[in-house]
Amino acid sequence: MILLKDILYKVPLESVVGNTSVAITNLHFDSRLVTLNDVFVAIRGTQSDGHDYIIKAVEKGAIAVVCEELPAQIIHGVSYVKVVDSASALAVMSANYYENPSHNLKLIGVTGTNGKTTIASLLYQLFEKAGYTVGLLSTVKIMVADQEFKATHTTPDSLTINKYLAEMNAAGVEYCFMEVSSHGIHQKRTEGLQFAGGIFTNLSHDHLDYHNSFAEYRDVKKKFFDELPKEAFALVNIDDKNGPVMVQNTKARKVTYALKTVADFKAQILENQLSGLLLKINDQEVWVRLIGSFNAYNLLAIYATAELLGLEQMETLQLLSQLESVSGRFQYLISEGNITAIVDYAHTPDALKNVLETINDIRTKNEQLITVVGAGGDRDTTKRPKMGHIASALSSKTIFTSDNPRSEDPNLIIEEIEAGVAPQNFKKVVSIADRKQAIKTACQLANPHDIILIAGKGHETYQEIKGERFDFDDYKIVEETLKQLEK
Ligand SMILES: CC(=O)N[C@H]1[C@@H](OP(=O)(O)OP(=O)(O)OC[C@H]2O[C@@H](n3ccc(=O)[nH]c3=O)[C@H](O)[C@@H]2O)O[C@H](CO)[C@@H](O)[C@@H]1O[C@H](C)C(=O)N[C@@H](C)C(=O)N[C@H](CCC(=O)O)C(=O)O
Ligand SMILES: Nc1ncnc2c1ncn2[C@@H]1O[C@H](COP(=O)(O)OP(=O)(O)OP(=O)(O)O)[C@@H](O)[C@H]1O
Ligand SMILES: N[C@H](CCC[C@H](N)C(=O)O)C(=O)O
Ligand SMILES: [Mg+2]
Repeated sequence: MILLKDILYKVPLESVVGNTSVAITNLHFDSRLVTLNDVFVAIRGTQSDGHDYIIKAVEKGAIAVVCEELPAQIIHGVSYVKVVDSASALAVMSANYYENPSHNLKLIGVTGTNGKTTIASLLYQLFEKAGYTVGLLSTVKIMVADQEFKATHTTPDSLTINKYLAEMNAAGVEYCFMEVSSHGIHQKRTEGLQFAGGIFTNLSHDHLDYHNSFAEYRDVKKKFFDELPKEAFALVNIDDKNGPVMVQNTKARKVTYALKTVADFKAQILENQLSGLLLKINDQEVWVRLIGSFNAYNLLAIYATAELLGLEQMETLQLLSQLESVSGRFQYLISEGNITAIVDYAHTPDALKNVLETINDIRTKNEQLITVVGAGGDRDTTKRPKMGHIASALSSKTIFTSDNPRSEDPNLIIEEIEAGVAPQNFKKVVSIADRKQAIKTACQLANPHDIILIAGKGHETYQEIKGERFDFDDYKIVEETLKQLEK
């Protein structure tokens, strides 16, 4: 039997109306899910205010309500707990409810603008190959040892995180690698978790629709490191100018990695080809199957993490060479007719620039690079012209298309992307709103040895239009189209 007061342990309380020694069943922050004897936590969101649903929750059987402001109408038999911050309270209560599962495994959080999914997924792969039982919370999927679950967020809400961590405890998971997004930190989804380590990848222009300024976005990321315990490690990329900022106030052990400057962990790119990278990591050479200079950073962070967690150096290097690319992250195929198609999740100006420069580093002058790209609706609009400029400047031909338009008109999104194209690149671009048609056109334009890049949706298997999700898989479509055209 779980009592309300048990799950309130360590939650700063402002006032209480009613009894906290009542037995509770489940914990919820969505009134629609409440059933008899549950606790409802009212959270102020971006669309609505959970406080407006307190009455609904009580009608559905809530025995207790946790909120920032007590409702005018107090119902007899229901306990009301006033807290300073409901989202923080939910995080601590979730950890208590599931008996602090993060204490029973080594939890590593990966944060930064790009590379979180790649690093977390590859660490999951590497530790599995090393023989451990491993967990993963990522944009692409959630893994509890070998069991796969669908991911809805990069960093799920605190209740969901703790639920999966508890399942990981039950499955004997020793290490869990999780992505920590800026939304996640800001909404306190990771509060109350005990991290054994944190990794910082890089910071660039993203999510300025949600965060008011770059400084605010940076400080949200920094907060994750501020809150790490002193037993943890804070592994940061110091080639990024914000790397040192992240660890300014951390209590954790600071460890650095870099390609360009002196650092605790250093790497050098010896060769960069479509078949892989030859790296020199701390004076040892290693071939990896991943492509692109940015992956050198990811692999170095992975190597450093493995060493910080006690894996043996030679074993780690050997396992690094076996890692396979993550779905939708520079995932590629070479067709019968020798056309290379690359599907990548790059959906920010910085990531797009990285991917295009990576391909341009590898391709020769005779090979065309044909890029298919769009931008999501209901998200940061300032990135659109930037992406338009980057794609058109760095490709031989560019086809602007629709991503997930959500509630917006795809043609208007495309117009904003086109606005960034410099006059000298006008003749290189065409816009085709139908994404399937855009991919098909790219395939028709491609000659043997050319490279097609399809950016922005990576692993996604749907296209979201006006609240509805339609089946859509960039990789499958390009694979089938090339097959058909080359028949
Ligand atoms: C903008 C944003 O982050 N929103 C998240 C937020 O929802 P919200 O603040 O809009 O919630 P709301 O709709 O205003 O509702 C407020 C409260 O009332 C409650 N409610 C609402 C209706 C009702 O009938 N009853 C009720 O109790 C809701 O459950 C909620 O607790 O809290 C919800 C519960 O945790 C999240 O699911 C939701 O994620 C939305 C779906 C989302 O799209 N988030 C994206 C932007 C996101 O989080 N992305 C990052 C990754 C970004 C990246 O790095 O690329 C991620 O970690 O996934
Ligand atoms: N270390 C890196 N530096 C710059 N760009 C990178 C790096 N790693 C990956 N990328 C690029 O950014 C894209 C997104 O990578 P990944 O999915 O690993 O990042 P993420 O941080 O999880 O992103 P999201 O917040 O969208 O989930 C990749 O498809 C790749 O093009
Ligand atoms: N986690 C990111 C993913 C963006 C992917 C892109 N395909 C889009 O839909 O905008 C977001 O929700 O902002
Ligand atoms: Mg991710």
